[in-house]
Order: sequence, then C-alpha cells, then structure tokens
Amino acid sequence: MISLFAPAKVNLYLHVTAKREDGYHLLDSLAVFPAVGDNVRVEDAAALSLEISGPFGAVLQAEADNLLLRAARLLAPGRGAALHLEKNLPVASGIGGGSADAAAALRALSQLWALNAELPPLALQLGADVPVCLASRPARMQGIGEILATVPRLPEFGMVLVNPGVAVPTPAVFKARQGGFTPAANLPKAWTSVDAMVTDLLNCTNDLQTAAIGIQPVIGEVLDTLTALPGAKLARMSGSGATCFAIFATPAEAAAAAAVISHPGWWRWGGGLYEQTQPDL
Ligand SMILES: C[C@@](CO)(OP(=O)(O)O)[C@H](O)COP(=O)(O)OP(=O)(O)OC[C@H]1O[C@@H](n2ccc(N)nc2=O)[C@H](O)[C@@H]1O
Ligand SMILES: Nc1ncnc2c1ncn2[C@@H]1O[C@H](COP(=O)(O)OP(=O)(O)O)[C@@H](O)[C@H]1O
Repeated sequence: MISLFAPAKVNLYLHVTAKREDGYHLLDSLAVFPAVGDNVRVEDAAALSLEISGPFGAVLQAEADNLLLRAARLLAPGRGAALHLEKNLPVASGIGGGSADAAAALRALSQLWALNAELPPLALQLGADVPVCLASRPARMQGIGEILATVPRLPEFGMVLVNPGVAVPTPAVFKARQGGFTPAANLPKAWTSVDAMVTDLLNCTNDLQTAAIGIQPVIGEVLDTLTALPGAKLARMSGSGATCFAIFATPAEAAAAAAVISHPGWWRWGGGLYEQTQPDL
C-alpha cells in the first residue's frame, strides 16, 4: 500500500500574459503549496476501483470521471488498483485539489506498478495545473502551466485560506475575463522578509479575480473578510477561485486568524507551507 499527501496549490499572483490559438491562456504565476490537502492511497487489486471519503467526498461521489481514475488509465491502461481518496479540499475551488490528486495518483501508481514512465508529460494531459502539483514545491508556472521555473527564495510566512462554498468552474472564469494581458512579473532572486515579498506581490495581480467575482460576488465578501483580519498583509484570490488567501507574518499567526472566521458554510484553514519530502522527478 502506498499513501501520499496531495497538498493544495495557491497562486500568489496569476498574470495572463497571452492567449494561444487553441483558446488556452499563457500564464505567469507563482504557485506555493500550503500544508493542507487531500490524501491518496493505492493498493494492489485485480480491477481499478475508487473509494472516496472526507468532508468534500460527497460532491465527487456522483462523478464517474474522477481525475484519479483518469490518471490511472493514462499511466497503464487496463491495470488494476484499489484507490482511496480522502477529500479534504473544496472542489472546483482554485486551489488545484483535483490536480493535486491526479499528480499524487501518478506518483503512487508508478511506484506501486514499478513503472519507469516520464510523469510530467502525462501530468499535462490531465490538466494544465497537474505538472506543478506533481512537483509540489514552490514554482513559477509559465506556458499554460507546464513550464516550471525557479522562484525567489521564500521567507517563512503564514497563510489563511477561505472558500465560501461555491464552485467556480475554471473554463467559465477564463471565458468571462475581460481586458488585455499583463506582462510577466519582475522578481528578485530572494525575498529576505515577508514584507519584501508582500511589497513585490502587491505589484502583481490575479487577472482572473474580477471575472470570478462577476460570476460569484461572494468572493468579494471573502476578500473583505480576509483583509479585515488583524495581521493580514495581503488578500487575493487563488487560481480561478473561489478560494482566497491572506498572507501573515508566521504560520502560528495565520492559524490563530483562521480560527476566528466563523461564517456558516465557509471552509477555512490557517498555517504554513508544506515541506516537500518527495524525491525530484
Ligand atoms: C487557473 C489555474 C491556475 O493555476 O488554476 P485553478 O483555478 O484550476 O486551480 C490553472 O491554470 C488551471 O489549470 P487546470 O484546472 O488544470 O486547467 P485545465 O483542466 O487544463 O483547463 C480547464 C480550462 O481552463 C482554461 N485554461 C486553463 C489553463 C490555461 N493556462 N489556460 C486556459 O485557458 C481552458 O478553457 C481549459 O479548457
Ligand atoms: N479528485 C478530484 N478532486 C476535485 N475535482 C475533481 C476530481 N476529479 C474530478 N474532478 C472534477 O474537476 C473539477 C475541478 O476542476 P477545476 O475547476 O479546474 O478545479 P480547481 O479550480 O479546484 O483546480 C470539479 O468540478 C470536478 O468535477
């Protein structure tokens, strides 16, 4: 049996730099991985099966096309395994939950089946966000998400995540986006303090935020709530929403700030970044 943690992905900024002929958008985005996520477990079995548990599991029960099963079929068509997903992250929420699960399944199954497959190209076939989730370490995403560049050295910082319980489908947000393009950000080699990082992040944007608020105005309320938290240095939406984050000086400060948010139906979390322990691909 192999068990893997599938951390959420947060886009600290997301610039849409251009649009491709096929409709996909070119991005420049800084993705980080907080220490909150789903759990994926795989075991030997004759047939391919998936069992789902966890607080957000029910949402996915009815869907035949889970990304975990798609990942398994892509990796080795026809091979069996019993998959289990503990779904702790809200679904269709801009923090890459499905992508994180697919990436964890690729890793876990290639180990279980003792395969030598090149995982990054397979990851991209499952979604633009899956390559960065396969790495599960801070990365600058470019291209449509498949080009992973190094990021400035990060200071220790804390983060609060809030999701208002509404699903926002990624294609709808890209479609609703108006306005031009934003150039790639100009970032230093290292940030030696949270404040230095926040100063640069304030010069960046999430180019999908306005469109997402147009689709789900409650995102504006989430951003106001995060901005008002004592110690919050910056509040912004992640990915295509609806999850938003706020940056704090330390993980402990973020955990304390998250604990006071008690809006019914809102999911919240506070802490620091996930420390990557998996080997490089
Ligand atoms: C916006 C981002 C930012 O990290 O995150 P999420 O909001 O999903 O977490 C990602 O680019 C999402 O990646 P992912 O969710 O894997 O997207 P995909 O399934 O490949 O694409 C869904 C749809 O989004 C649009 N899309 C996605 C990625 C991209 N670079 N350009 C696009 O235009 C396309 O309309 C595509 O059909
Ligand atoms: N394991 C999974 N976890 C989450 N979503 C999944 C999973 N498998 C399939 N999906 C589908 O993928 C969709 C999420 O896609 P997307 O909007 O890109 O998510 P996010 O913005 O959270 O990255 C969901 O609506 C759901 O139908």
